[in-house]
Amino acid sequence: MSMASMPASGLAVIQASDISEKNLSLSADVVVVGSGAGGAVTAYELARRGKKVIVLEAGPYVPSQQFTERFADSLETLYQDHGGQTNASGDLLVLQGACVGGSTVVNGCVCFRTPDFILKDWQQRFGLTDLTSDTLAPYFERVEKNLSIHDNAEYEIARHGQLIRAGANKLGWSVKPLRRNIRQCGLTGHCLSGCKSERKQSMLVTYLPWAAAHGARIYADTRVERVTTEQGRASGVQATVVAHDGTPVASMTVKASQVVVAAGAVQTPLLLQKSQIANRSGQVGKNFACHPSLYVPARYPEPVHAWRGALLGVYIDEFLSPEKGAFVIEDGGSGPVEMTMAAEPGTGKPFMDYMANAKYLAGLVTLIHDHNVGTIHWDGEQKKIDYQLADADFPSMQRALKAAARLHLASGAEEVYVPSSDRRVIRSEADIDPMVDSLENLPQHLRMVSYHPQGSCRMGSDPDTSVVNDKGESHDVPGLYVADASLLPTSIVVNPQVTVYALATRIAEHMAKA
Ligand SMILES: Cc1cc2nc3c(=O)[nH]c(=O)nc-3n(C[C@H](O)[C@H](O)[C@H](O)COP(=O)(O)OP(=O)(O)OC[C@H]3O[C@@H](n4cnc5c(N)ncnc54)[C@H](O)[C@@H]3O)c2cc1C
Repeated sequence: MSMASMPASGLAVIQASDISEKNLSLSADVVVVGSGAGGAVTAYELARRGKKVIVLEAGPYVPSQQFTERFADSLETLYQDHGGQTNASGDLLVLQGACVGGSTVVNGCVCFRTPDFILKDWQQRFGLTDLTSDTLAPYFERVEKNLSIHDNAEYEIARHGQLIRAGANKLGWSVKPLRRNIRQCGLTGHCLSGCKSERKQSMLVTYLPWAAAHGARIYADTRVERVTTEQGRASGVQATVVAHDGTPVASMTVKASQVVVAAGAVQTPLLLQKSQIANRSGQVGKNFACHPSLYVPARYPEPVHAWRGALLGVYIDEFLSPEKGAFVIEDGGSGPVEMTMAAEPGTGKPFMDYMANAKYLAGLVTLIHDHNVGTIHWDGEQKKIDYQLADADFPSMQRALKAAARLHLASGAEEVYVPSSDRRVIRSEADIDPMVDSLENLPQHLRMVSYHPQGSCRMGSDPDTSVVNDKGESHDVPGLYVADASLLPTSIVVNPQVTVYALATRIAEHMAKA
C-alpha cells in the first residue's frame, strides 16, 4: 500500500486509489466508523488525548475545490444513494451526506443547543439524568467555540429572511436570527452542495484535519461490513475498500479495543444488525424519527431571488414549546433545483409557469417534533426505512403548514403553494383552514424531506429498553460505542448537529478514561 502523502492542500486521506494490497490488517486503540458529525468529533477528541485512531468512511473524499455549486451534481457525488434515499413508500426523501465529513459537508449550518424541554423529557422517560442543560453546557460551549457558531449578523439575513422577519413582526410572533457554524459567510447560498470556499465549519475542514494532525488516519471509500467481538468485548471491524466504479479493491481488518459506530441514524443500526450484536433490548433500528419537513414556497409581488445571500437567515420560535405545538419554521433560501423538488409544479405549462416565477419565490422550512415510529432494517440485502408520518403527528404537520402559510401572507406573498400531491394554492387567510384541514395523512399525499434522521439506537439507563447508555457505550458489548444521531431517544424539533457534536465530545471524554 502506498500511504497517501500529505497533500499540498486539503486533508491527508487514504483512498481506494492509494491501496495496492488485497488484504489490509491494521490496528489502533480506537476505530471510528463514519467521519460525519459524531465520528469526526470522537476521532479528534480521542486523538488529541494520545489515542491511536483510525477513521473509516464509506463515502469518497471530495476536496472542497471540487464542489460544483450545482445541487444536482452534489446529490450525485456527496449524498447517500446519490440523493435518492427514501422511506419504503417513497414519499419521504431521507437526505444524508456520504463523503468524508458526512452530512456536515452538505448541511445548512444551522446550530441549536438541545432544547431544555427535550432534555427534561429524556431525564424523565429514559433515565438520562446526567444530561441536563447545565451539565452539557461545557460541551456545547466547546463546539460552539471550535466551529465559530454565532448569531447571523444582519448582512447574513438575505432578502427572503428580511421579508419573513417583517411578516413575523406583523403577526407578533417571536422571530430570531439563526445561529450558524460559518466564518465570514460568502453569501453564495450553496451550503447544500458543500462550501467551496471552506467557510462552513464542517467536519471536513475542522475536526478531521485536527484529528489527522494528532495522528489519526482517515480512510475514504471504506465501508465497514461488520463489528467484531472477542469474548463478548468489541475487538474491531471488518471492512471493504471499494473503488469509485463500485469494484471492491481490498478487504480490511482493523483490531481495536474500542469501536465507535457513527455511521448515521440509518447505517448505524444496519451495521449492528448485520454484526448481530448489541441488540438484547430488541431496539436496534427501532424508534427512528426524522423531522419530516415541508418546504413551503410562496410567490411574492417583488423579486426575492431566493438563491441570493446566505441560505438560512431567521427562524420563528413562537411555537417551539410543547404547549404551543413544538414546531419551528425557518426561512430557507433555494436554488431552482430545490424549488422543483419542493412543491408540485406539475408538468408542461404549469411547470413552466411555476419556474418562470422562480425569482419571485421564497420558501419556509417546517420542522416538527415527530414521534419515533420508524424502523430501519434489512430486507434481504436491501436496507429498508419503514417510516410513515404517524397519525398523531399529522395535526402538528398541519399546524406548522398553516403557520407557514399565515407567515407568508403576512410577509406579503400573493400565493402559497401547499407541498401536496394535488395542487393547492392559498391566496388569502380564508383559504388556509379549508385547504390544510382537508389534507389527509395518506402515503404520497405530502412531499416530505428529512434532513435529520435520528433515534435508531437510542440511549437510556435501562438495558431492556435502550441500546447504549448516556456515555454511548453498548449495554451488551463493552468497548462498543455509538456516537451519532442514532443516540437521540426522541426527535428534538430543532436541527440536530450541535446535539451530536456535544454528545460525541462527552462520549470521547468518557472513552479516554475507560
Ligand atoms: C442536506 C442536509 C442539511 C442539513 N442541515 C442541517 C443544519 O442546518 N443544521 C443541523 O443541525 N443539521 C443539519 N443537517 C443534519 C446534520 O448534518 C446531521 O444531523 C449530522 O451530521 C448527523 O451526524 P451523524 O454523525 O449521525 O451522521 P453523518 O454526519 O451523516 O455521518 C455519517 C457518515 O458515516 C458514513 N457511513 C455510513 N455507513 C458507513 C459504513 N458502513 N462504513 C463507513 N462509513 C459509513 C456515511 O457515509 C457518512 O459520511 C442536515 C443534513 C442534511 C443531509
